[in-house]
Amino acid sequence: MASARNVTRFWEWGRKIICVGRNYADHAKELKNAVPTEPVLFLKPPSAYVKEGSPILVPMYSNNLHHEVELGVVIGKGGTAIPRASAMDHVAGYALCLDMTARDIQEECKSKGLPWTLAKAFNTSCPVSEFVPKEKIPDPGNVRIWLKVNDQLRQDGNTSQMIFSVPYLISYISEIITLEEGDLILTGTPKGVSSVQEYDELEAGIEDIVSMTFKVDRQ
Ligand SMILES: CC(=O)CC(=O)C(=O)O
Ligand SMILES: [Mg+2]
Repeated sequence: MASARNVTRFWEWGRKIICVGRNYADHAKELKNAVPTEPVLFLKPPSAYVKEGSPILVPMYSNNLHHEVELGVVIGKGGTAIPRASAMDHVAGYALCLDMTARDIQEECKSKGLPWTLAKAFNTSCPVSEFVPKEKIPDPGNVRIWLKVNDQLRQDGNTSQMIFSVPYLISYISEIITLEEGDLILTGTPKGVSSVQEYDELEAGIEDIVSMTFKVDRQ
């Protein structure tokens, strides 16, 4: 039976958000992490979504919230063990995403060997743009993604720098986690991550295809 829901409002579906870490060598190096040979995966819950018009909240337990601008891939057709050759058939479109990260807490978790949940999965940790139809990005492996804080350019990368391509990621992830219509994959961030404070304004874009603006507030 056809779904009555509209995937262009995927953030309302309660589906999972699968994030890829260290997918840009320049970002892995700026945080003194090894460049991975296999994708690094973690999850955010659907309660992490926030849309323009609502603020990004600094968790009360963090003093170092970082922005990470990322290309998001919206799944249009689910599947398990999707072959790389047909992976793009499962894409409905894209979204510009921020993987907001409590860096101080992430460092603490890393040093104690604990999972990154507190650092990555808090409420408002996944600001997203409007849905971008697939046709608007013919090659997700070659688009500029950028982010400004208070009008100053902090991140300016291109998805051609990704270590693992979108088809590779869809295939790899779906071997482990079944992908469902409405799921979102965050594909990792380029270099330039930095701290944001209460009252800051973040503006980000995928080339001139889509842009979004968010204010930062304290919880
Ligand atoms: C070190 C990280 O937080 C990894 C990550 O999320 C990324 O985009 O890279
Ligand atoms: Mg990230």
